Formats: sequence, structure tokens, C-alpha cells
Amino acid sequence: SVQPGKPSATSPRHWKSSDTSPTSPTRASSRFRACSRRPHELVGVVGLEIHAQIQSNTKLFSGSKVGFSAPPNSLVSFFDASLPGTLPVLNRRCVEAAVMTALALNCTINKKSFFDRKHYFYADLPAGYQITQQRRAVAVDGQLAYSLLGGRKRNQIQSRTVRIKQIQLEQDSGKSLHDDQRSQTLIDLNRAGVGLMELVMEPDMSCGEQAAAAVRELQLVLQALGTCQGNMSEGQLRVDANVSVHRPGEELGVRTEVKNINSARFLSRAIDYEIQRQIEALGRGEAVLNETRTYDSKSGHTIPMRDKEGLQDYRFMPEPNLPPLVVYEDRGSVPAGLLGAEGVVVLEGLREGLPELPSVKRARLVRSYGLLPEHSFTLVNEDGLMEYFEAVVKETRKEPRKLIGWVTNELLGHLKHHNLSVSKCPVSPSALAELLELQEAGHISSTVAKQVLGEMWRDPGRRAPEVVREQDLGLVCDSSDLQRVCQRVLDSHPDLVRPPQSKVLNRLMGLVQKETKGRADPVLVRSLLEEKTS
Ligand SMILES: Nc1ncnc2c1ncn2[C@@H]1O[C@H](COP(=O)(O)OP(=O)(O)OP(=O)(O)O)[C@@H](O)[C@H]1O
Ligand SMILES: [Mg+2]
Ligand SMILES: [Mg+2]
Repeated sequence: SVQPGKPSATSPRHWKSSDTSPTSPTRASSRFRACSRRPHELVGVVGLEIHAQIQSNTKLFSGSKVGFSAPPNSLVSFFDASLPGTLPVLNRRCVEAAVMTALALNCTINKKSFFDRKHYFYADLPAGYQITQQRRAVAVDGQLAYSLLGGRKRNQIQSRTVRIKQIQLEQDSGKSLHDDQRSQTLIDLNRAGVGLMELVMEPDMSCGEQAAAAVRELQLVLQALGTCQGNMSEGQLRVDANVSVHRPGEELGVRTEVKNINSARFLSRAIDYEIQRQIEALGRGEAVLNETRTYDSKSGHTIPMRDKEGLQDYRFMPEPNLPPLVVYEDRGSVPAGLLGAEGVVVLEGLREGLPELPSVKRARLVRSYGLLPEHSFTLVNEDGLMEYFEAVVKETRKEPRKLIGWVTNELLGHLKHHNLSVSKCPVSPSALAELLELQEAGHISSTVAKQVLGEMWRDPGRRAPEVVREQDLGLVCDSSDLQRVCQRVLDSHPDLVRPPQSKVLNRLMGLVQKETKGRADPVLVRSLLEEKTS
């Protein structure tokens, strides 16, 4: 469900309640401990409800545009404002987005589902109800596979799945903006009626870290599908965490629902805090109340939400103004008169049109390029990095397994340092390929290659050969030049000359490279030094 009048950064009404928890639990400091299970001990149980704003030009039941930075109340149709006599018209794009998401999450698509009214009394919900899917949702019984780092050293990839109970379509609410100085609340209906998919997960997770990893994977899936932009801080993806504790094997405990979580990191912290709080409450002989709580990122605590106290009666009823939502398996099963009609959704084409999903991308990267799984994660996690990597692979003879370090360490390092996305990278894939070709062909050393990359970064548009030429960075292969440098190094380090063990030789090689600023041909230097020290 949506939370009409949902608290947001601009909506402090839920934040006014003070921390009434009797004592504050110690923070679950070790993430490892939060996820570990010991028999007879209370462990956490977590089930997420996720509202994903559907990426669509127009709203779920009206033709108004969807936009996030438009002036307040500039994207509101009569229907969005609930003027009498207006009727909903289902937006096919929204249904298709929900169906594509459901297919990507291995759900069963209900051929027929229904819309219902769920009543709330909030200023930013002018109809007094939200249209949602309570009796039967568009899709059920799916799963999401996700991975996280685990093991003693936290260097093993652990694969897990969480079951998806259902995906339902529903309307978003408007926003209440509180002006504390004038003691006024203003309503912006731009968001009212925007399409949401609510994904309800089964309580299959046990700690914050797992929940954060699952949400991250879901974000990647939604972004790959183009069905939701998935940005949590902008409210495109809103996660409510249901948390309880129990002893493994025993029935589930009473859950609390933590709302208002706007980042994956806060989600993880809120859940671990809440698990710890419940364990400590039970330890003191207190009961866990079935209540809605909010997460205060400043204190890192969850706090009861006052206005959600008490059982709500939503007075669900069928939405009389919308027919059942019918999804057809293929074009052949669409009744003759309806083929091509607005609002008719056919599975066949949507299934074929599904893009490569993140898990499939990762498997392909490992298979085709011999990459390590952790590298495949880095490439897929960073928007555009996989495409960048593959573009470089095409243009260089460098082995993908050697190239990966350049992309995930050097390039990503520069990007992170400058806080840039891959799409804003000043060094194009072909420019990087050109640089690596110089190294591959033995024209420059790897030390110099890193230095040149730094130059190209500072001065976008400059190509590697130009930098190497202008700064005279080419590999020194001239035997007589290097003879002289080697001799100089040996003369100034008589202590290292005998015996010529490999360690000493490496030191000497290092000193020669220092003298030549990393430009000496390493093979030639080694043989010269071996010759001289033997
Ligand atoms: N004992 C439990 N511990 C933790 N999570 C639970 C437990 N029981 C149920 N859940 C989770 O709670 C969520 C229930 O969501 P659902 O939408 O069905 O109901 P709701 O929260 O009552 O309704 P609303 O949509 O109004 O918030 C699911 O994500 C489920 O996995
Ligand atoms: Mg729900
Ligand atoms: Mg809920």
C-alpha cells in the first residue's frame, strides 16, 4: 500500500514523536553477527514491502504527465484531484511495466486481476481512497536471487533467494508540505495518481545486510528493464521493512514495520537496530508490539509512529469504475475486436523483449572473459561500466583478465575520486584501448601507462601516443644507455652487488626504474644486471 501523507524529508509530522523506547539497544555493530545463526538464540526475520514508482510518461489512471521537479500542482488532471464525474482510464504502459518486472522476477502472471479501493483519510489523498489490488494482484509467487559477501574473511560470494509474494499495481498519493513558520500544510498533487508497483516479499531474510543486498539487486533489475529508475533518495524506490525475531524452528514472532528508509545503508542499519531492540525487549520480559515505526538516521534508532497507532480499517471494496485487468498469453488469444485496442496487454511480446538481466550479465562476463565473479559484480553494479569494459575489449589485444584491473582499479578509482559516473568519464573506451595497446606492444611500461592515464584524465581529449611523445615517456630499449644507468646503480650500491639473489636483483631493477622514471625495458635491464652481477 502507499502511505498517503507519507512522511518525507519535507513532512515532519511523524518525526515529532520523541523516542519513547525505554532503553536504547546497543547498535548491532558487527554485520557478521547480525546475520549469523546459533541454535536457541533469537534471530531476526525480515520481510520487505517495496513501492517502486513506474517509469512512465503519464499517470496510472489519467493522462497527466509524470515529472518530479515541476512546479507544485502543475501536473494535475481533474481525475487526480478527484473532481466528481471523472473516471479512471488504465495506462497500458504501467501494466506492461509491472508485467515485465513480474516476468523478470519469475512470477506467475494472473490472467485476470482486480482493482480495489483502500480507504484512508489524508489531505493528500483527495478521493479518500487509493486504487490498489487487494483481492487479486497482477502477479504472484516469484523470486529474486541476490548475492552478498560472506565467510570469515568476507571474501566469498554467497547466493541467496527471496520469494516474492506478489506484485500489485496502485496509485501514489500527493505530498503534504509543512510550513512550520506559518503553521500551514500545503498540498502538492503532482505525485497523486503516479503508478506504483508494490512488491511484497516473503519474510525470507534475517538481517539488514541481506535486505540491502536484495534491494540493490532489485534496483539493478528494474533499471535494466527500464520499469523504475530505482533511486531511493528521490523516493522512486521506497522500502518498508517488516521485522520480527524468533528462535529458529519456532513460529514467527510479532512484527513491527519500519517506514521512512531512504537509502540501502539506512535500511540495513534500521533492520539490525530493530532486531537488536526486539531481542533486548524480550530479554527484559517485555512484548514486541505490532506497530509502525520510523527510522531516524541521525540517532540510528527506530521510533514508534504516533499516528499509525491502533488498527486501521481500510474498508476495502471493489473499484466499480474499472473492469478486471486481463493479460492475454499471446495475440491469438485476444478476442477479435480487441486486438490492438488501447489497454490490451499481451505477454508474448513482453517476454521476448526482456533485456539481459544483471545475473545473466554477470554469468556471461565470467564465462566469456574468464573474469572472477567479484569483478563481474563490480562491472554490473556500476552503471555503464560493463559496456565500457566490453568496448575496450573490442579495441585492444590485451587479455580481458588483464584489462579488468585497469577498468576496476585505475579507471573506477579516478571516477570515484572525482565523483563522476561512467557516462561522464573524460577518457573514452577507445582512448584507453589506445593507451593499453602502447603498453601491450612494449612501447611503454605499466608504470608509465598509469602516469599517461592520469595526464589524459587531467586533459580530456589528449591521446596516449601524443602524451608519450611530448613527455618522452617511451620505453628505453637502448642497450648502451641502459648499460650506463645499470653501472651507475651498481657503483653506488656496492653492498647489493654480491651475492646476486633474486631479491637483490629486484631491488636493483627497482633502482634502475627509479632512475629512468619507470621507462626502462624490464627484460633488458634484468639481463644486463644479471650479466654485471654474475
Ligand atoms: N513475522 C514476520 N516477521 C517479519 N516480516 C513479516 C512477518 N510476517 C509477515 N512479514 C512481512 O510483512 C509484509 C506484509 O505485507 P502485506 O502487504 O501483506 O501486509 P501489511 O503490511 O499488513 O499491509 P500494508 O500494505 O497496508 O502495509 C510482507 O513483506 C511479509 O513478508
Ligand atoms: Mg503491503
Ligand atoms: Mg505493510
